[in-house]
Amino acid sequence: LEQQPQCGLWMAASTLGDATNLGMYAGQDIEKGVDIQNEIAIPLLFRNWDAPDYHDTDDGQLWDRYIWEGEVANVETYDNSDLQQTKAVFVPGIGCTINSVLDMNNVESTHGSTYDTAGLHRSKDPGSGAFTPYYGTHTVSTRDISAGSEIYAAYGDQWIPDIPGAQVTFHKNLEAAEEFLRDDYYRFVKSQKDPLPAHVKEGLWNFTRDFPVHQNQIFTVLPRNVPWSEIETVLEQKLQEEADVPYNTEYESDDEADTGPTLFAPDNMVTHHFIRQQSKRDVQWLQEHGRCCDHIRADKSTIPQAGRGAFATRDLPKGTIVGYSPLIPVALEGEQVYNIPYGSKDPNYEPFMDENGKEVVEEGYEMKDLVINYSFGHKDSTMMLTPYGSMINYINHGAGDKANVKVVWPSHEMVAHKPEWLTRNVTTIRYTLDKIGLSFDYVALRDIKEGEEILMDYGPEWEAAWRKHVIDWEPLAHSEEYVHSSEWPHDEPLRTEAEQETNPYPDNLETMCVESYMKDPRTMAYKWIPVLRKSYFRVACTVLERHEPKKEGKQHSYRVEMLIGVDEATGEDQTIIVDRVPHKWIFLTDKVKSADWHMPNTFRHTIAIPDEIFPPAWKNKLTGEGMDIPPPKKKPAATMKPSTISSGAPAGAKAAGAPAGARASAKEEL
Ligand SMILES: C[S@@+](CC[C@H](N)C(=O)[O-])C[C@H]1O[C@@H](n2cnc3c(N)ncnc32)[C@H](O)[C@@H]1O
Repeated sequence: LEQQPQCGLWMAASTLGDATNLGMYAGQDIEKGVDIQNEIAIPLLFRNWDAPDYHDTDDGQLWDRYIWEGEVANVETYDNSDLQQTKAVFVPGIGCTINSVLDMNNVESTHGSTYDTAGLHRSKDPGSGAFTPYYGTHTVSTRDISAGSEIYAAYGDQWIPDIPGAQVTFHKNLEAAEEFLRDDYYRFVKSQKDPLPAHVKEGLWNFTRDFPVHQNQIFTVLPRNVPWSEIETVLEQKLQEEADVPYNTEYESDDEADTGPTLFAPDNMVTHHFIRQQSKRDVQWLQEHGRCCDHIRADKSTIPQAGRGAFATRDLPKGTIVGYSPLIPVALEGEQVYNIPYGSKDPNYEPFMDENGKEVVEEGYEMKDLVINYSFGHKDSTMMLTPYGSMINYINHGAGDKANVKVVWPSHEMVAHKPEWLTRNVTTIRYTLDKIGLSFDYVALRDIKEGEEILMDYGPEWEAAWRKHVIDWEPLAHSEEYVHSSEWPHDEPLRTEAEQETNPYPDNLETMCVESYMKDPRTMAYKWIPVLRKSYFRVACTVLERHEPKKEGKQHSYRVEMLIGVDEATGEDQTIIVDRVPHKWIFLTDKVKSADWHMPNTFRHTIAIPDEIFPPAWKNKLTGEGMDIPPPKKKPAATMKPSTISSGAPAGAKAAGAPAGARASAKEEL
């Protein structure tokens, strides 16, 4: 399997800490301001944080480390009033791999996206809603990055969960490590009456640094593979420089005490010095140990209805590892976890009252989450694996000879691939919550020319399901009227309620106004006040009257009725009238759950893990292992092939499917 020497972006073991974590590297010099990657953002509805009993399963816990919450990538919010209520968003590109070292970051992500359906419309296209429309989440270099350097982002301390052993380098960890070096270790060494012999200092340092405190990330950012003597030299040099220019060690405000900075000047930190020094790999080392991440780029697919696709950035000889992806598992309960209840089945659902005060209950239905279309599965197993990596999520389906790549398990152990997982059963994998242990290589099946679309065979079930979908598909009623809010001309004067009687907006749009008003004590009327805060609430509102701009070239303002709440006693809407609301604070917004990917008639299907590489130990649908349902009835012995039974174990042993016992033993094994 060949790698290409000119690769500009690599994924390989991180230089931070104990190399149990992946990182991204520049393969060539990258100048400041270069757009390194352009990713999709996939909304994940199953993470409904506000409804704890949405699913009574925590299968798929590893997801928590790879998704964003809050206002990310312009994905529609769950509740239009609060922009922070965006559902979880999965941006499956290199951002999942890049480590965070605050103050030392060399890239940043735009966190935005462009709504782009690749030319498809729900009134005519069966592919509508089957791929994500949120495209164009960019990662851009913020400094010159030299070839071989590890790429770092600055996630911000508040974003990142504590991951055991992970090298997510919080500012507070760097500070704590710095303090430990200077105030504890160095002071201790220096305070000995008889100076410690060099070998004792070294031995003591090695022991201290490697002390097995895996939960403690402070120790993982201490300098590695350098003798104490070198650390001591750098430290004394820094102390000397600081003595020359006294540095303020007082926190300047309470705020800073919370967020951390300023205890040490970043450029003067010993921890920074060594991280910077050690954040480089030989390009040759990357070629041997890494996976190239820029063999493919995204563009509009050559396949009708498919959306975007992956294209070769250079000639890729047969056998090249065209792409690589770690895989996020949901081993047992994928079918429940990825099932989204809509309408009256949604636990957040509240029925409307009609004019007569009667409850109007919407019909309830369930749909599979969009991320299913980006995930791998197998007909004989509950195992679902969602890949992340550079551009591999763009690879479309081509049956048989049309496919020019296939997925294989990496041939040897890697940071995110433990071949041993292929022999574990699904119950064991479900309780392996520490780290990702499975990955795919995407290998070229023949020579691929620069510019060719990369395709893999999604399997016969996918192909059959897609054909059936296209034949059966019918557009939803009134779908020709649908206009996504991003396509609406926002500068156009807003229509008043009266005008909408004859000239209504498309059904999927509603007007929302920023809630920024006060009551005038003299007139008791509500009046608009300028929005000064960065974050704000929006409420549903109706435009009653339009005022012409005071000066030419300025925008209109409006008299609106805002829905500010519901009277608990009477259940009636509470509305107020606010005048002179500027145009820019009124939005035509997509109604919640109105985007294409919510439509009940969209296509959903996982990509098949090819039979020839599918581990027999995972075929739990044949045995019932880990499932609360009885296994299918056995076929007559004569037609049953032993190889279809999980891992060659006696069928009866696993067919019991007693989850409690099985889970306990799986945990013990860990
Ligand atoms: C892993 S995604 C591939 C990337 C996707 N095209 C995008 O724009 O984000 C899989 C989805 O792409 C679409 N797709 C892939 N191959 C296709 C094909 N041969 N024909 C039609 N749609 C296809 C389907 O919507 C499928 O569920």
